[in-house]
Amino acid sequence: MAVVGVLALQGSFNEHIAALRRLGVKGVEIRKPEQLLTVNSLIIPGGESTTMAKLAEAFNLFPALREFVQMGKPVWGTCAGLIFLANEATGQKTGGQELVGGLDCTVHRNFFGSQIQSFETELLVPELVSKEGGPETFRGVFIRAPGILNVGPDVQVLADYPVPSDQVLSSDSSVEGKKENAEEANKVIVAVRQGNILATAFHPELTADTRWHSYFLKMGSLVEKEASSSIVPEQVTQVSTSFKQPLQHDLPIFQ
Ligand SMILES: NC(=O)CC[C@H](N)C(=O)O
Repeated sequence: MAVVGVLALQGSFNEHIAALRRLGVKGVEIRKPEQLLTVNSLIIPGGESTTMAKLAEAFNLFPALREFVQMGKPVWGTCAGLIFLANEATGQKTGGQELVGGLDCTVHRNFFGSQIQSFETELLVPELVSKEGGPETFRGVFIRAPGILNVGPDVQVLADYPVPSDQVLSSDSSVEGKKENAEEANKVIVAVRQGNILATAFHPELTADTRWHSYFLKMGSLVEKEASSSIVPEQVTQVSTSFKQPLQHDLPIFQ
């Protein structure tokens, strides 16, 4: 049976393990650096990135996590996991927090606001549908979600989201003028891929749709193929995103 590591310090690791199980894959809980040696791919779940970072520091996990990413092994960060993987994060708590890094982007930690501003929406993700088939849209569950403000040239944008102006944290000056990579000023990037790294601002593990997990499972062989080929990397995918008025949503899963 295939095995995937799931960082199990805090947050939605059980939900990822359940989604993997539905695909016939075993999710292994990772809490210690040496456990990373037993897996070839890793999911960093959603939760609360500051708390998760403190725990990762206490368990001395950061050097091993960085090495894992740098070795080119497939890593997928959802929500807080995306924040972990970003090279730069804004909107952090006083004193900042340690990041694993590797993903060439700047992420705003609480771009979509607080728990009460959590919402669900239908996202168009052409890359996912072309590889996995199924319905045209994917249900995006955004819980105190981060947003990706800009990305480097090697980052493939998989999905973005048109943000109503009153939903943006307009009082946060770090957001202003930093959305130049989104197609329009009122869009924020919510899913990306850079080689072995996949990152989503939302929570596929809280839906019954396993296409993101299936996509991630296939990434290992794709990464190897891309690295050994001389073909120019894929251009940034043009994405359009359906807009639906966000639902006020309050999932109790995160504190
Ligand atoms: N659902 C989530 O993972 C929320 C992440 C949260 N914004 C943080 O800073 O950690």
